[in-house]
Amino acid sequence: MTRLLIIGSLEAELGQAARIATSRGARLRQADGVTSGIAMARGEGFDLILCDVLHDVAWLVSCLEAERIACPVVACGRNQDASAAVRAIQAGAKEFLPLPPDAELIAAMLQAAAGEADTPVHRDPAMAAVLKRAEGVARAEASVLITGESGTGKEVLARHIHRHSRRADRPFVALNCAALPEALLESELFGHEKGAFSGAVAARRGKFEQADGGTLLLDEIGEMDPRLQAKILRALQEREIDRLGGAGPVKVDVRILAATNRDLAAEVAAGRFREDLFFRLNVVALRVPALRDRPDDILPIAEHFARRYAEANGIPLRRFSPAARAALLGHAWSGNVRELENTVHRAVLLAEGDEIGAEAVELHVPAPRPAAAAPALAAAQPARAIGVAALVGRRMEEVERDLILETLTHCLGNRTRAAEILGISIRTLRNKLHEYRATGAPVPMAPGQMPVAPFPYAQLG
Ligand SMILES: Nc1ncnc2c1ncn2[C@@H]1O[C@H](COP(=O)(O)OP(=O)(O)OP(=O)(O)O)[C@@H](O)[C@H]1O
Repeated sequence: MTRLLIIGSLEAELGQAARIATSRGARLRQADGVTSGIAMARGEGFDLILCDVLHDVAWLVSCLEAERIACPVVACGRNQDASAAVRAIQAGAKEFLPLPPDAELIAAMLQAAAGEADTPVHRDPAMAAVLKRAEGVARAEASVLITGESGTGKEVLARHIHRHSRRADRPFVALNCAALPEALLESELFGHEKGAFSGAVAARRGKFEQADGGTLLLDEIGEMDPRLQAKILRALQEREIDRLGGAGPVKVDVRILAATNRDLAAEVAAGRFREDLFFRLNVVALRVPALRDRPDDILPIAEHFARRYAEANGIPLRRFSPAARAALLGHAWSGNVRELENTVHRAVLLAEGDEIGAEAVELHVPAPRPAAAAPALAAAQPARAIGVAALVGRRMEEVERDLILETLTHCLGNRTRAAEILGISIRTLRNKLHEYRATGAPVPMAPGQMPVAPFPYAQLG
């Protein structure tokens, strides 16, 4: 069920949008202005905020960012109001919904905000087996540890488990544990009282409380600091949490799903992950295979995204040409489904003619690693020496910045994959990107943030 907040008066066309959304199963809350909307968002989790352009969308987006409330904002306004739409998108709204509202567009937005289509797209027996196992354990209350390479669909699988669980009509809340520094992650998870630390201007419920009765996905749990690991363990064992600055424990009823692309058993062996928490999370283990290990999924998933991005951009649906199919099937997909999604997205926009041809399918072939690429080490050394010689005279931090940004571009903006290649933690990578952005350097956007269509905008996810 999608939790929707509408900011604006429900008297006119926005009321129509609200009725369509509730008839499609959304749980709706309404606020008269940005200030009251933010106050609601602090206390409850929302999957989507729909804000009338009569209100200050830019301020809304910056308040959400400042308070680290992760929720997409869709601006809406009269169809002919193109300049307001452009302003809203520039202000950080994810899309513009023209009013009067189109029922199908609202349905697509709600579905995108809720996470994905009903069942993960699949045809390969390897993926069918994983889904069968997931559905088998969904109705139990046990924690599930989902592993798999970056971009394989771990979050998609977690949502699938939630939808098949007894908690399906309660919230599904996801938190990326690698995205925030430890102190912020703690307040994000457990919430805080007003004044608990400098900057805590208002009380805020954490993800555990937001997910009460439902499911909480702790994504990239392998990155979590040991002190917080202990707190998660306590929440799992005692079924209660402590808000920062709170007077006493708060009871919570949450099923935990955890996801990681690390080998957690190895992390335990290396002393970086608590063994007791590992056992607690690993009651059921599911591994999502890499896309190259389920080749029969490639074309059905590509067709799914071709349909989705054609619809989102108002482009007629086209099939892949035989040569394009061969190219898709022959690629290694080291970035897994996320890379396939980006490739198809681009192909849909680039293709000309009746079919999506091979020339529109731009595949990123990873640069060979020096050791593997060079049979004779001696032959590789002069090339490396030339490359390094060209850097002499440049400042270390500049070279580092260029390497990081190039790697990120190569990974189509995928932070997790870039951090893996660079051999740094995702937190370090995010901090660096923050610094670069502050100096005005162009930082490639993360997948899913890419603006693709000119107004009218209709793409989420
Ligand atoms: N079987 C599938 N059918 C349709 N879309 C999929 C499928 N698997 C993954 N996707 C899409 O691919 C993208 C990546 O999936 P997801 O975020 O679940 O991967 P992940 O393994 O959790 O990635 P990360 O390790 O980076 O957190 C998302 O846009 C998701 O909707």
